Amino acid sequence: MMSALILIAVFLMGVYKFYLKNTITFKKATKYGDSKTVVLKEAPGPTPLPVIGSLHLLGKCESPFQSFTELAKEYGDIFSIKLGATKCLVVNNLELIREVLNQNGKFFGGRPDFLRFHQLFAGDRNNSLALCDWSNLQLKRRNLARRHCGPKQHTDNFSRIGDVATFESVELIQTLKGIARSTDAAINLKPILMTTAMNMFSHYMCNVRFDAENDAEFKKVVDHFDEIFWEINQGYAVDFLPWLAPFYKKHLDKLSGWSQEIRSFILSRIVEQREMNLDTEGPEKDFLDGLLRVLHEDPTVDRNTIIFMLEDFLGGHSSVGNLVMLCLTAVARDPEVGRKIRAELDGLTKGKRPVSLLDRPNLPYTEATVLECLRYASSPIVPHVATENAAVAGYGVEKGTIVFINNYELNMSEEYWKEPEKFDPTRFLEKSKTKVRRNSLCDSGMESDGERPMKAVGEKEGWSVMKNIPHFLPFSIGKRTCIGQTMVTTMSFVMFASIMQEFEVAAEHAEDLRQKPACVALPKDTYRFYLVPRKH
Ligand code: HEM
Repeated sequence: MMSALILIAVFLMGVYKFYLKNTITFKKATKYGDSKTVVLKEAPGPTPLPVIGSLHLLGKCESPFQSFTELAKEYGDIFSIKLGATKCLVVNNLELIREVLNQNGKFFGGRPDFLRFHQLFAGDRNNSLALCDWSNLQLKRRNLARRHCGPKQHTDNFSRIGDVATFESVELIQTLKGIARSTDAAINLKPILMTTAMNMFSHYMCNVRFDAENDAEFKKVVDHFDEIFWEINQGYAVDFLPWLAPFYKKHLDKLSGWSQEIRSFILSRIVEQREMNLDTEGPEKDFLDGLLRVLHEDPTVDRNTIIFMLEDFLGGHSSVGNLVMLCLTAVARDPEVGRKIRAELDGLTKGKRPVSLLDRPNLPYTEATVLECLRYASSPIVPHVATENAAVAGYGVEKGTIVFINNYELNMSEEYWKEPEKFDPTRFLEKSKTKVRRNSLCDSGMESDGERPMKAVGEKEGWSVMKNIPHFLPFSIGKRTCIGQTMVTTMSFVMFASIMQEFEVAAEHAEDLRQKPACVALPKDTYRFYLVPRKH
């Protein structure tokens, strides 16, 4: 009898332990200001294998995000998955994404502890704005960066972005015309776009620009940035199986070598030059001025913070160069897209002046093409990490869990878009009525295309770009949202429109133009384009 009771007790303890294994306990604030203890089950998901967890399931599709979409069909829009020994949670619909990033943002402000992330920032990923955990320092850095790197429309900084973007695009067009005159062969365009983008960033943020043709050190650093941008957009088994690190040693050493070279370039060619004649009294000239003044005035900010911030923000240029490559890819893939953009541009500028940021409201199809490229590429959102035990959709999430936001699903689901697989900029356009002056030369290309007749003198029914599409979140939402989105959308627009204004673009080999899903990056060495100067 006694032994039977013992057996039952052991069995019940086992059941209780098993129950607890998949539950999360945490304190939840009540409306009365105190807190109560809540025990919640974890979201369901695939059963992990020993050592690798469910890593093998991510290899079933070309991109892990496509695999997440497939797994969601089996386990639901929120599911748990173990990758190596790390608990992860995947959220796949807009409501859940909002719950994680907006309502519960304060519990999910961390970033994963991947070795690669440390390697890129001198051994500590907390040196990086994008890869650090949330902290007061991060809040300070974000606020410091926002004024210059995320200016609102109609501010001086916004119009300076426009001026710099046009200046650098005019330089780019001169270079490309020179190349087009000297050869009929396809052009290796990517490095040229990358140096232009870097000059846009360094010119705007630091009032420095470099000789893209003859400055070998500059070109090398731009290449390193591009390699790193590609790298950061990839996933590796070692991220979840850190014991594989010895096999990746060469690769990890290469990453830290590239970033060290970048930092010494920033220090010697940008920061030290400015420090020699820093003016702390007059108006703040640019982002670099703002950073150096904080360094001067705030004893809690150190010099390294400034260098790392510059590395982060100047590094943003790689996303602009890659995005413009993707826009040109879209045009080379579908000549009709190019024809509409050129009609819009010619209708507005008559081929008589360079396109500028101020033209953007009158070039809705061109702007929509950039947005459609962002949707189509579906750049992944940097994973978040739970910084304490929390709950999402009634499931418990343990502190340390990596949360993947599947915005590939948002961008590619038929629930949100008509024919999501089709590249179609018009999905971002809506009809609008705008006042026009009599005899105005300003006209939308869509109309000059002969597709939209004018309604009445003084009032034009045209097209404008839709604002605030709730399920279109290329820059994420919540407290860790992208700080560089104004710079990306403005500078890519001007660079892309300028090339389209002056050249017909075609692929060297159309079959090379395939993009990797859920990736806004192209490899450093990639396909070439034919650029044929247009006759105005
Ligand atoms: C195609 C271009 C770009 C895309 C699609 C993009 C998208 C994103 C996304 C999805 C995040 C993560 C937000 C989150 O974790 O919830 C992010 C973070 C960030 N982005 Fe961008 N970004 C782009 C370009 C840039 C540029 C040009 C800069 C700088 C000038 C920049 C600076 C940052 C920073 C600093 C963060 C980290 C913010 C934080 O964690 O607090 N981004 N970006």
